[in-house]
Amino acid sequence: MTWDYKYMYVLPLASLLTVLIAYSCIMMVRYCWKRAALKKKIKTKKDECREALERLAAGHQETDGQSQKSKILDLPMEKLLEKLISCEFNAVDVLRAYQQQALEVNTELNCVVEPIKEAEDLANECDNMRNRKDQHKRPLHGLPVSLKECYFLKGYDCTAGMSDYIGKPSEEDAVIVQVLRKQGAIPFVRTNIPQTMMTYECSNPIYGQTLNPHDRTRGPGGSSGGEGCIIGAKGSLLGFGSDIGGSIRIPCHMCGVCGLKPTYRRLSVKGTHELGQGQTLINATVGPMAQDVTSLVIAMKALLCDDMFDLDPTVPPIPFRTEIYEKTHTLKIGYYVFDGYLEAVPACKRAVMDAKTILENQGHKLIPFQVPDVQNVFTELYVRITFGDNVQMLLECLRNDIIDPTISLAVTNWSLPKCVQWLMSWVVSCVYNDDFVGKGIRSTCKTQNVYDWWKLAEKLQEYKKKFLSLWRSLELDALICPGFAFPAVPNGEVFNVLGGVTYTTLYNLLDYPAGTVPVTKVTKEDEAEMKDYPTRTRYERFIKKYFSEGTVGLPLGVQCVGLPYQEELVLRVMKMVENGAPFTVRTD
Ligand SMILES: CCCCCCCCCCCCCCCCCC(=O)NCCO
Repeated sequence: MTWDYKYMYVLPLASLLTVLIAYSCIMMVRYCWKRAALKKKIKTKKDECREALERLAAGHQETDGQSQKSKILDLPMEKLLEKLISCEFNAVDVLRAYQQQALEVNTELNCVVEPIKEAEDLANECDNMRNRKDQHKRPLHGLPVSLKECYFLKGYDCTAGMSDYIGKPSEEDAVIVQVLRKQGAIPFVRTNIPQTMMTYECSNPIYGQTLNPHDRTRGPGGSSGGEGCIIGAKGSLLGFGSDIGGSIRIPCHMCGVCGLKPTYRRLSVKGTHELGQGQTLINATVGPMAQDVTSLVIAMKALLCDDMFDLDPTVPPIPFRTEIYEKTHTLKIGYYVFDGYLEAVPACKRAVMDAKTILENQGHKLIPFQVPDVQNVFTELYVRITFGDNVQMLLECLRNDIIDPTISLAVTNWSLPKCVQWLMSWVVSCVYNDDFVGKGIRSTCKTQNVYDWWKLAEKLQEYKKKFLSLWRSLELDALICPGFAFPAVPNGEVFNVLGGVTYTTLYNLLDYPAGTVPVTKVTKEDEAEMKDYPTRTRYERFIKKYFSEGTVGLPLGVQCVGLPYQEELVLRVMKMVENGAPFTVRTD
């Protein structure tokens, strides 16, 4: 009798357990199988790109022996273009010189994801045009340009570092690419990005990690990190990045190159990979990156043409206004070295003060400027808007992906139930002794309805109004400020110092054009001053740790900012800063 009872309970329990175990095993096998398939997909993509690079390198060994290589590589872009247009140089020779140089720097720095195979044909076409002298009409005739991987290129995958996009080649070139080609440029390599492009550590599971050309233990910044790196290492003269939080300006600052984030739509954004294009309050822009300001001006002049306005009628038909760029009247320029949230390191503050002196020496009037309410604006507006879908879209794209270690903490956090995230955010606020990340997490997990979203849009408008009336009350023409809060960050450590982005995100939120120009490099004296850097919060402690030693010689830029659609004025200020601070790119 007793035995029967036991039997009655044990048997169903054992069956349930067996079913559970079998189910878990099936799930486990399914997971492992999916994971293996994913790894294979990534490996196949990686191998394809590596083989394309190897083929290019092999081709160069066969056709080596071009004597002009160093002559070509030593020329600044403006001079090289003169020689291309006057037929003193062949486009094919110039292309080969830059392909070789890009391959060479890529071996050490991993900035190129793949070569663009059509480049050779385009270069030949350029050279065949000679008799017709058509090249005079094409301001970028024969110039090799590099492109961040997020630009659509017909026949090429555009992944933004996410495996979900492997094997889905673009059907059409981005408008920028089409215009570049019409103007004679030759897109020749595609460059690396961080997974999702929403961080400034340039690493992803497909193409790996890009290193800083000035110090391989540090990163190039991001998300246009491959561009910053290849231009900083002199493997490209002109490249194109994108920026919704600093992705053009951060790598420029960290790699010692120049870059311009224009006002949204001054250049066409049609045909670039962006997560969450339905979010239209703060928009990603595209812009040029180069070794000097003159190259940025040449690029902007070439792009702001009828072809661009025809291909994308949402771009206001405003050609480059040379008269604004070339004006010589005295300017009133605001400056700040601290945005009110996170102290910039002494080297970055000095870079601004150096730029201030340079501009004053040219007769301009510099006055102090105080940014209103930056921390609140970042957490309550920037994060709440750019991650306003509760990070759903980003997580969807990453659902079946291998997550890069550089973003895994954030992705893990965002994958937790909202209530757990909310609780975590308070713990984080205490641990950080700083509400930045805590508030940031709360902003990303707050569900918003249409009413909330309209309120948010209203708050953004109010802040824009407040900022503009401050600008107007001071009668400013432009503003200069730190390129970033610190120089290049040790590899793998960006999340520990994420707070630096308030220096760049502000101008995406305001939609003001902002460019970064290299001014100086970290000195021993700057580093010694780090002893007084505060250590109140977790970010500050990490900043003190990463930038108190091993930073001497790292490049430092400043941002030059103007009112919307004043790109020409921003470039003028950048050029004046550059003139007073000739910065030579160091690649050793
Ligand atoms: C442990 C979880 C922490 C979550 C905190 C939430 C804070 C959000 C941080 C937002 C950081 C924004 C970085 C922006 C980097 C540049 C992005 C960019 O410009 N991309 C270009 C796209 O075209």
